[in-house]
Amino acid sequence: MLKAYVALGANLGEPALQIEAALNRLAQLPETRLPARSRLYRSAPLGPAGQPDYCNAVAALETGLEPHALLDHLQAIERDAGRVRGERWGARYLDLDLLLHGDCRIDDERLKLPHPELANRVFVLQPLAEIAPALELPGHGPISARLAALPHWEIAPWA
Ligand SMILES: CC1(C)Nc2nc(N)[nH]c(=O)c2N=C1O
Repeated sequence: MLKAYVALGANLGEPALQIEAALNRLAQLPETRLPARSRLYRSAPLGPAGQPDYCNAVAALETGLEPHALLDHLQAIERDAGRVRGERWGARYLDLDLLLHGDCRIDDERLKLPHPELANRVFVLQPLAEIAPALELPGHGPISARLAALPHWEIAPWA
């Protein structure tokens, strides 16, 4: 089993319910356990203005699934939640991003690992730091130092 981290995001419909339902689906994936998940966070949307605040969380998985197989499952869960590939950076019912899969490095048309924006997004790093405070970000050192170095981005508990 390898450790993988998945970022969850939603800002349409009932975001918190969609995130909780997705966490339940992740915990039931084949060859997979979900030993930890963060609290839900509220943050202003990065990207086009005029869309609702996002609900974000991060889950830790222990999985025997290979990265692309895990990605297939994440995309199926997104589709079931009503994810339609609309405008780039538009509002969405559910976004599941594979952040890390062990020490795996991949760069193909479907999947980039580590996730290329992993070290740049407070709405990913804050929940990730909650469940993996000792994590070293590949190429960026300790997660706490990276969080301190990022420009301020409003983030708060969801409820
Ligand atoms: C549109 C874009 C980049 N902005 C986001 N902004 C926030 N706050 N949270 C997200 O999950 C998120 N996801 C995205 O894909």
